[in-house]
Amino acid sequence: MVKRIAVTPGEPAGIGPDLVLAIAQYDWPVQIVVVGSLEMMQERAQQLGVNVQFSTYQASDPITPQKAGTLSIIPVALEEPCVAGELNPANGRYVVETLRIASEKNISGEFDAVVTGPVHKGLINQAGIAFSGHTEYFANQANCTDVVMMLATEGLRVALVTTHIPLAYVSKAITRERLQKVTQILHQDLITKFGIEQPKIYVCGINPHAGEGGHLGREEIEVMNPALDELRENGMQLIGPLPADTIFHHKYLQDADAILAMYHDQGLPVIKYKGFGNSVNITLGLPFIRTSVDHGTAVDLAGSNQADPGSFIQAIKSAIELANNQSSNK
Ligand SMILES: NC(=O)C1=CN([C@@H]2O[C@H](COP(=O)(O)OP(=O)(O)OC[C@H]3O[C@@H](n4cnc5c(N)ncnc54)[C@H](O)[C@@H]3O)[C@@H](O)[C@H]2O)C=CC1
Ligand SMILES: NCC(=O)COP(=O)(O)O
Repeated sequence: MVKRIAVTPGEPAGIGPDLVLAIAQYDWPVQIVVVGSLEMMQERAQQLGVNVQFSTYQASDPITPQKAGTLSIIPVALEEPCVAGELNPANGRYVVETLRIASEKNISGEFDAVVTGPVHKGLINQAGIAFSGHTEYFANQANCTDVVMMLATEGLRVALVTTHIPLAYVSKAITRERLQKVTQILHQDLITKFGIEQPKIYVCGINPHAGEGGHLGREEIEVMNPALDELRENGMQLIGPLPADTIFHHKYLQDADAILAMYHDQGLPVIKYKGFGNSVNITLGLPFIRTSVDHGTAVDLAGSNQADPGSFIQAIKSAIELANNQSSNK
């Protein structure tokens, strides 16, 4: 059966709409439905010199694969007209509304996955909406207390125990419960979503040299080791905590199904260095499939035809693969 995938273009003044128009140039084996402003998408297509025929999505329409040069859309009105490259906090509410609609339609089962374009987190907050990221927003919409952000590229998967919180809060946020919950979700999804029978997860320490036996911090001894030992007793293959500055050595990576990093900037710079433009952000632990790009809004490139759609294409391919795996697991 043909899958139906919702796509949110994200921040309208950024490159998200350009990326959506780029993927609309190809045939896809799924139905792709954009949740966003029709006028804005039409204007951006004109600005980029791209020819796309838009149609309004109807849930009752037959689900047919995406044809190059067309786009089906669920129209969502902007608060104010958008100029590519010019951020406008007035449209923060619009961005969140597109995410709300996409998550609602995934939770209800009308769609099989959502692929998100990049949003400007600061701008949404400027609009008066507390927002730290799609990961946290979708978790909240789906009533999930724990979800996991994982970025994947060829030869490397990096998952995070904490996501969008200030560095000063990281140590306190890594409790025995959170570490165990994240590790369990990662382990389970590596099996069910990625078909890895016995996942091997390498775990980063939080402190330099993983605490150097307690001389450079005690979280590894007091929180991490007991939490991981308990999971090992239940059969999980967990290696670490190892120093984060050596864990990304080829010697470990060739054997690792995923690296579990303790915080955003411990894990993500490594994967972005290895595969920027070719990595995918996947939210694990949600009741629906969500993938995204590995980059931000790149407002400097919006409407210029210079945005690289590589990561967005990977995000769509990954969503299709995950949706197909989900069907065959049922
Ligand atoms: N998935 C999401 O919604 C994400 C959103 N962001 C948001 O993006 C905003 C801007 O973040 P920055 O740190 O400036 O990162 P950024 O990724 O937007 O830009 C960093 C540099 O990479 C370039 N770049 C990014 N994507 C590109 C692409 N597809 N093709 C060619 N060049 C590209 C940009 O032009 C810029 O020079 C922030 O507000 C942040 O919250 C950041 C990461 C992910
Ligand atoms: N650096 C990754 C990032 O910010 C993506 O976050 P999210 O919006 O996918 O939660």
